[in-house]
Amino acid sequence: MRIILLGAPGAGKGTQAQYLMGKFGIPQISTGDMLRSAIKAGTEMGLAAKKVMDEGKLVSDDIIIGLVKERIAQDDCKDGFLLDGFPRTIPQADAMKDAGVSVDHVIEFDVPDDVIVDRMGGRRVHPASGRVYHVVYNPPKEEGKDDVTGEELIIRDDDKEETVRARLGIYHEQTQPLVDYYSAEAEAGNCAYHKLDGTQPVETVSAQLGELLG
Ligand SMILES: Nc1ncnc2c1ncn2[C@@H]1O[C@H](COP(=O)(O)OP(=O)(O)O)[C@@H](O)[C@H]1O
Repeated sequence: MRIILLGAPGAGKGTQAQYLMGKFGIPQISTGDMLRSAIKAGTEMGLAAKKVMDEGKLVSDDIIIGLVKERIAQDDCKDGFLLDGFPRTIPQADAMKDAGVSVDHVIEFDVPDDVIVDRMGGRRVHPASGRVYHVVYNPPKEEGKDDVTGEELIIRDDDKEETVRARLGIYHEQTQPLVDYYSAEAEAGNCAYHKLDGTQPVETVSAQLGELLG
């Protein structure tokens, strides 16, 4: 079960990744979370990545591809994985194909930009686990606290409206072409492609995913 979650920042990929991990027992590979933990650890790569991410831009394909290859070689990925936030560009998708990494399902989350801007203002995250909440649409049980550990939730530096708009621009320019890329892959019989209406409530989207991936 190898799944790619495709969609704009804020479309709900991380939220549904939580559901899919539980349902299928496969790990979520979030390149954003991997980069943020490198930033926190203060590694050289992390410092370089932070500068780029704070401007709302994409980290270089080479860095990301290296990270992902290393991660999917680990033992917990042998029955499958969920790629969340990767590939982000056509060269990244090509690199994955060249490395012989096939995928079973590509799931596109379709959400208009204005809905996304509204969502990002309310997003709260638990950095250690990657769990994600929304103050209105998906609130934690206790305000400001992670449901599982009770630790503090944070607001991501790149969730400011200005940065979100920059990220959406880059999504449309560099990542949305993957919609056609993977639709063509599906037509060639290399994977299944599913498009979901990501404006529906969290539970509705989860239910549709459960049905699709059965
Ligand atoms: N179906 C939904 N309806 C309303 N809000 C949602 C929905 N899915 C996710 N959210 C909220 O929108 C924000 C972005 O979701 P997230 O899963 O972090 O997106 P992504 O991983 O695609 O960037 C979060 O605050 C999340 O709680």
